[in-house]
Amino acid sequence: MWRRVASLSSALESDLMQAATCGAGAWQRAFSSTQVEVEGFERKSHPFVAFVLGGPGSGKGTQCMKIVETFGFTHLSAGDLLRKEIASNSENGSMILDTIKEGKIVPSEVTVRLIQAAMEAGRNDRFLIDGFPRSEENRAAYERVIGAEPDMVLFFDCPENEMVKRVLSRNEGRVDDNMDTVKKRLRVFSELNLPVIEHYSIKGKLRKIDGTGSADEIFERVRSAVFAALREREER
Ligand SMILES: Nc1ncnc2c1ncn2[C@@H]1O[C@H](COP(=O)(O)OP(=O)(O)OP(=O)(O)O)[C@@H](O)[C@H]1O
Ligand SMILES: O=c1ccn([C@@H]2O[C@H](COP(=O)(O)O)[C@@H](O)[C@H]2O)c(=O)[nH]1
Ligand SMILES: [Mg+2]
Repeated sequence: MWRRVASLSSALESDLMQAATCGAGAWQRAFSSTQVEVEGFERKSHPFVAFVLGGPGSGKGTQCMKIVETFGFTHLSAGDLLRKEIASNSENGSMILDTIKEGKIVPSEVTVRLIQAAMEAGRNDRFLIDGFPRSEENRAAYERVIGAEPDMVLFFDCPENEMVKRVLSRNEGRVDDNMDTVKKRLRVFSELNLPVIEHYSIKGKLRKIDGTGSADEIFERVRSAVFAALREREER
């Protein structure tokens, strides 16, 4: 089993405090003093970041939970962060709600700010960023603000009919889990998210996973891909 880092040095604690107040790029510096050996992988000073992409209902959230259990990542779902903003009645709440109902993409500055804050608060050096970046503009904004590219990009490749079936039977009360919005989300995925996936494929960072079969079968594919990426990072 993977062991989570249970305590942080006081130096790191103070760096995290600084990260919380300094903004862009500060979270990277917060990890500069930690190197912890866990299950044969030395934890490097720079956080390991994996983007998790795929169409609506392709299984991103389901697989992220399994990755967390096995590899000790912190899971940040961009959609969940946005839904929390709506629930907390933030100033952007009604704009975010309208955007999600339409299956469109929330402005990058809003989403990147939420992701950055969650990473700074995350106290981990392995992050899964689920459902982001949604567009080339999102990607550029993240890389500009955070100052780094992801270490790997997992892409769940799943046929549209299977994704639609899963979304419509999810039953979690999401405002966008209806046929009308799902069609729009699928169109936005093809037009705006596939170019991001193509970008990371060209950069050699993409791990394309067959998203069909049972969740456990899919996880066997995911486990190998994540293990290989962590090992590659270790060797760098
Ligand atoms: N391999 C699978 N086979 C059948 N159902 C699955 C599988 N994986 C996930 N599901 C179910 O399909 C639904 C969608 O899965 P999940 O929420 O993980 O997808 P997602 O990619 O995060 O979707 P979204 O982009 O809409 O958030 C959930 O109800 C989940 O339990
Ligand atoms: O980076 C993001 C992530 C999500 N959205 C909006 O939220 C919904 C739901 O996202 P899920 O990943 O399916 O939970 C998505 O359709 C977008 O409207 C976003 O704008 N930017
Ligand atoms: Mg999800």
